[in-house]
Amino acid sequence: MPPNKPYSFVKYSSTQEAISAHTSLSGQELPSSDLEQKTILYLCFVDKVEVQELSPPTLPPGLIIVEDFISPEEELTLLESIRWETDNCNQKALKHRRVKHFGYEFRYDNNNIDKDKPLPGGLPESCNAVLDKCLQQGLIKHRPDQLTVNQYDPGQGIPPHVDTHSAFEDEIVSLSLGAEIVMDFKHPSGSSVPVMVTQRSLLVMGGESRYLWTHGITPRKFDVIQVSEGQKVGTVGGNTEELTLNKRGTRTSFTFRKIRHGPCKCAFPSVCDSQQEQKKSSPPLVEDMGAASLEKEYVHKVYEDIASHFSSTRHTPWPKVVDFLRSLPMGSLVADVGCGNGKYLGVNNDLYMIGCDRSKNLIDICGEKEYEACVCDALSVPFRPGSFDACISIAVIHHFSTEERRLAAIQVLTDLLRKGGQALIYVWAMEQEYNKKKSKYLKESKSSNEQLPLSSKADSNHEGNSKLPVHTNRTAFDSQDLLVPWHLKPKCQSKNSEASTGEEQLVLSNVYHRYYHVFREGELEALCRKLQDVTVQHTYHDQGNWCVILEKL
Ligand SMILES: O=C(O)CCC(=O)C(=O)O
Ligand SMILES: [Fe+2]
Repeated sequence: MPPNKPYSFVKYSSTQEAISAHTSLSGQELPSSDLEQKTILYLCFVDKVEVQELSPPTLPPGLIIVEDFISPEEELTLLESIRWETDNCNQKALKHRRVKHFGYEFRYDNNNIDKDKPLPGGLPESCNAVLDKCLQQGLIKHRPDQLTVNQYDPGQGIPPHVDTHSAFEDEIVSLSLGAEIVMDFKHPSGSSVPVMVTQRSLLVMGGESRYLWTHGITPRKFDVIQVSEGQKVGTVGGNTEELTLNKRGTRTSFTFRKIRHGPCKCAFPSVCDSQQEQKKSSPPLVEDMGAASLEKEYVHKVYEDIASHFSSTRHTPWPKVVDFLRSLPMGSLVADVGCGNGKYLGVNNDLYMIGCDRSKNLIDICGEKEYEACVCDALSVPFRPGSFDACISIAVIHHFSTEERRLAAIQVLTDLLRKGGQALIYVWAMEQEYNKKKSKYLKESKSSNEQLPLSSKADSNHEGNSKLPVHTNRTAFDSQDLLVPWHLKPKCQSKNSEASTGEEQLVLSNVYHRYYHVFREGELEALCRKLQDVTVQHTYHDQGNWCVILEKL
């Protein structure tokens, strides 16, 4: 019986025997009433079974299991101290188990606790001896002040999760009472370790096993376990022929935790809510609220208003971006952060591509083309970190108006990558003439939308009170931070744009200004080198853009 598979292999001594077993058994209902449901057996022939050699059992680092931590009498006392029926204070029936909280209530809506709202009564006195013993034996450093009692009937479980870093200190203790169960620990890389938690055992999750690995209990009525020298263990390795089914009973666990008061400083920032939060509100990003409002006015609003016209000018994918997307293996999962009208989302049908963009009107255009795309800010992308084979960011980062924000955007992009995954980034270059060749942008002075009537060229070279120079389209840049005009064809004005409603339209100009930070040679690469977890594989200049390919370490 292979681990985590719903089938097993049976070996017959001859082909003839196998055929007669198939004839008499396949399609028959199993007689065993133990399974509590009608179960039909299906057989099929295989010549050979590839037995996978399983590595010897290794627990996730930082996980400690102490068997028989308490006596059967102590177990009974603890079970009796939880009066499920007579006192339903701080008690909840969840979809797959029932829970009761002491010390502080754990809220499942935000996966956190209200630190300033302790529950009256604290932890039950019956727990004191257990906690004293944990401290005495050096299993934990802090005395827990929060207890969640979970009760699982057969068929119930708890989804895989990491206990919120910002809510609780290191070392989470779970005492198992009643029936044994298999708890699954999973590493973000996908490896999984099923751990048998026996009756009256104590599980201490610390370090990596607490912060990085998820733990959970699959809702089912039987666990596949291994019997080794008469002892039941989780299916953590060894000989597959010793695996068998173990019927579940009711299990009650006491999970003790210590509320955390400062921020979490664990060694796993990419999965730490505390450190993500800090990153979001760290001084440069708070101080530069000016930057955020500049981008709102001169990037987000503009794209929203020019979306339809902009999209009509953006139909030809850039060849080198296409080359990158075509070079990826079939089935790669790719994110296009700042996908605009989705012009790259369909260039390689062998990829799974997901786009996102700040502009809802542009995302609606992606939707019309039936691409997978959602609205979000490139500083806060709602995709699972570490899960993408590749990411692209084409003409996006140059719209962020401070170096911190440009770096943060690249960090968010590369956070999406799995180890070995690649990111391609394009930003507009200050150098529009490179290797003595003018970029298309300079050469095509009569094409596309960006030809300017001379009138708007001047504008005294300043727009509003932003003090940014207004660029003259199709000319060389003379400043790194500037506003680039966009001339909106009137019929393309977006329906929800303020400029198209009522009388206002008469007074508003159809010239929009987009903020850009154009990059100097080496600047993009230097920015990328500030990141710890990526290497720069390749840097190049392509048609007036600086480009890098990064690899996630
Ligand atoms: O039942 C258990 O042992 C684990 C409970 C748990 O993980 C939790 O409540 O966060
Ligand atoms: Fe947990």
